[in-house]
Amino acid sequence: MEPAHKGRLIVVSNRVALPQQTATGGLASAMRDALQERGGLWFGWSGKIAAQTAGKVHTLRDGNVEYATIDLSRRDHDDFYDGYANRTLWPLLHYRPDLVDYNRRHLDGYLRVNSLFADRVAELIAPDDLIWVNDYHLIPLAAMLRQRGVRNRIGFFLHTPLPAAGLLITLPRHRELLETLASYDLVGVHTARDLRALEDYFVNDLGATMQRGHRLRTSDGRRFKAGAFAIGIDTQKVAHDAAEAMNLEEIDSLHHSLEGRAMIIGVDRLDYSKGLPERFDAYAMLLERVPELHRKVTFLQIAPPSRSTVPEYRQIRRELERRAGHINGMYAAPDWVPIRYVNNSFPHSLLDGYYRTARVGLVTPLRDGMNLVAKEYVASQDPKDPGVLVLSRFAGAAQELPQALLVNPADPEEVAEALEQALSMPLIERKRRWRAMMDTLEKQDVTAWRQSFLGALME
Ligand SMILES: O=P(O)(O)OC[C@H]1O[C@H](O[C@H]2O[C@H](CO)[C@@H](O)[C@H](O)[C@H]2O)[C@H](O)[C@@H](O)[C@@H]1O
Ligand SMILES: O=c1ccn([C@@H]2O[C@H](COP(=O)(O)OP(=O)(O)O)[C@@H](O)[C@H]2O)c(=O)[nH]1
Repeated sequence: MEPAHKGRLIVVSNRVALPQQTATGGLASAMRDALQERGGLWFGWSGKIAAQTAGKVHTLRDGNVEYATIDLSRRDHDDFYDGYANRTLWPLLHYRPDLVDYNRRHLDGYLRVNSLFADRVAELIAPDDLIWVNDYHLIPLAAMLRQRGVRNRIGFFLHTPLPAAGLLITLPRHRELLETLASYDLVGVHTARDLRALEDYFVNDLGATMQRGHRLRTSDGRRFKAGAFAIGIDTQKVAHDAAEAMNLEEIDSLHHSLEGRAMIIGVDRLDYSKGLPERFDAYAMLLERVPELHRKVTFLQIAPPSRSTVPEYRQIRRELERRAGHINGMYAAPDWVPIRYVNNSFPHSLLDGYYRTARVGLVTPLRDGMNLVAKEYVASQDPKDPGVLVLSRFAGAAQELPQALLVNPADPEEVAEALEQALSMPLIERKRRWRAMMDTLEKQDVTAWRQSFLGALME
């Protein structure tokens, strides 16, 4: 339980979901829900490029949430966000050392932007405030705030997976970066596996000692606590919005366009970690193996572009266009398109209705910190006629949802078989699996996540 606290909650993250903005990213979606209920200040990047980084702090209030955002200069955006955060840390954290692009200029930019964040955040902090820093963009922030005299409690939450120590040590100068985590009072990750990786790295590579209750003490005497806190969704709201969405014109029109076919849905940022080429291959294999499904099934893949100035992201986009075109070329008929591949983003109010219309939710990342789409799909279902979730074992969500059809996303045959099983699953089994998953999602929702993280931070 989250104890009462007299100071404000200050959330810091690179990505901020400003009011009225579609948040195509789990951090922004979840933080918006977590903050709206409790209130607080959210500090981060405005999403805009300007002549100078942090030239001005833009402020805005919406209900009990205050927003303070800064712009980034082109150079800082390229070195910090595109460069070190998304071309060095992101592939490393998602087990893709082959894609890691390390260079000193990007690291310098990363440290420079963290230092500017620290300057601005330090000005905002009052003595009783609780500070909650989020994600790999801002690992050294607490160390920099401490240098500026901040003594408040500071927590850090990593939204991505944390790979095994054997991989972490391949990052040049990993020690200088990762030991700064010890300046936080609490470091949170999604799963028990991520937590073991963190502890193993600190103990075996940095010489820290483990004490009771996941407390770590570094060789220079700093102490911090680590913990696993699986992020959740606003389960009740999603369930309610999904039912309401069935009255929307857009959902009605989708429903009509299906002409009675079963729909499989995928919703992902266009990111190589999401396993989209492998997913398309698995769907093609299903069509090849089960001709009876031709014309009876449609796969809707929603994939809004993400980080599109990073070359690997441009490449995955081209690759998917090619594969979608190929599959439609092979199997389409004048009155049937096997894949509907859509590069737009949609607000939650509509997505929840799309999920509810789909017989199968197909969520097959190669690695994912959590994956909120998997949870949203389940929460959106009609309790009387729920769909089936096919879920990668390598998404954090698989730890909480063992009643999904769990698959290895790199094995197209296994995914194709799971799709076939999902499409023919009897109602009674669908209901049993859905109920068990929904019970978990109702208990472990976004409020429980916030309360358990902040409760541990205040302990
Ligand atoms: O901010 P972007 O560069 O546009 O990227 C969007 C977010 O992607 C990542 O989200 C992660 O957080 C989710 C919530 O905990 C989790 O479910 C998912 O598995 C993660 O991939 C990234 O970690 C965020 O920082 C980005 O904002
Ligand atoms: O068109 C879209 C596509 C995605 N999302 C949201 O973006 C989040 C994606 O979070 P997830 O944890 O699945 O993955 P991430 O993108 O953070 O890696 C989910 O809340 C989706 O509902 C959205 O609002 N509109």
